[in-house]
Amino acid sequence: RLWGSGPSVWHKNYPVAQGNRQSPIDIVPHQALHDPSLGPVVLNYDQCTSMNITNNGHSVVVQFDDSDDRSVIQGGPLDNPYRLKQFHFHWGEKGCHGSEHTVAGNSYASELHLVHWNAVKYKTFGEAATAPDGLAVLGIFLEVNSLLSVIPFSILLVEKKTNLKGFNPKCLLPSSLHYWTYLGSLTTPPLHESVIWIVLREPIIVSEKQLGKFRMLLFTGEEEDQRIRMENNFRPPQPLKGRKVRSSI
Ligand SMILES: NS(=O)(=O)c1ccc(Cc2ccc([N+](=O)[O-])cc2)cc1
Ligand SMILES: [Zn+2]
Repeated sequence: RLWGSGPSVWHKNYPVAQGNRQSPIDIVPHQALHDPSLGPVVLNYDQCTSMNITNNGHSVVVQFDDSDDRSVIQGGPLDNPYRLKQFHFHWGEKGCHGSEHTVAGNSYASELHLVHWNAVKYKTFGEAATAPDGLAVLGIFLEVNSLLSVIPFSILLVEKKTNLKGFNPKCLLPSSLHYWTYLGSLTTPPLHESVIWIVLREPIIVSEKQLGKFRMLLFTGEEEDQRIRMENNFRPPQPLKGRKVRSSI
C-alpha cells in the first residue's frame, strides 16, 4: 500500500526497478565464481550504539548512531570500511517464505539486512545511497526450527519508536562468515543501484514463536484502530542481467 500495490508496479514510479543491477536475486551456489582474492568480511560492532527500534508499518528497523566509525564492516569485496546505519528484517505471513534472496530457488522464512554506508567517500547516507559503491548490505537468512530458539534476542513488541540501547547485532551472526557477493540495489523503493551485497551462506535459527512475534508487530499500529495489515514485505528475485556472483572461501 505504501508503494502502490507492491513490487509489480514499482517500475511506474521507479523505472530503475527494471534496471541492470536490481536486488534481490536467486543465488545458484554452483554457478557462483569462487574468487580466492576475496578476503574474509570483518565486522567491528563492539562499540556499537543502537539508538532506537521502530515499527514503520512494514518492517521493524533498529537505527544506530553513525556519527563516527565505531561500528563498521570491512574486508571482503569492500575497498574501505562502511558504517553501520540500521538493520531491519523481511518476512512473510507463512513460515517458509519471507526471505528476499533465494538459494537455488529455495527461500527462507526471513532475511536480516545490516545496512552500512561508505563514509570515506560520501558525506551523508543519502548521498551514499545514490552512488554505485555507496552502500554495503549484509544479508543473513533466518531459518525456523520450532524445536529450538537458539538466538537470545527477543523481538520487542514495538508500537512506535522505542529506545533500545546497547543492542549488539553480533549476537545475530551465524558461526561461519562464508558469503556470496554481487552488485545490486535497494530492494524497496527508491531501488537505487548502490548496494554491494554480501549474503552469508549459513542461516541463523529462530523459533516459530520469535517469528510469530514479527507478524504480531505488524498488527499493532500507533492507534489501535489503525491496524496495519501485515504485508509480505519481501521483493521477489530479479533478473541477473549478466552479473556474476562471487563466493568467498
Ligand atoms: N532492503 S534493503 O535493500 O536493505 C534497504 C535498505 C535501506 C533502505 C532505506 C532507504 C535507503 C535509501 C533511501 N534513499 O536514498 O532515499 C531511502 C530509504 C531501504 C531498503
Ligand atoms: Zn532489506
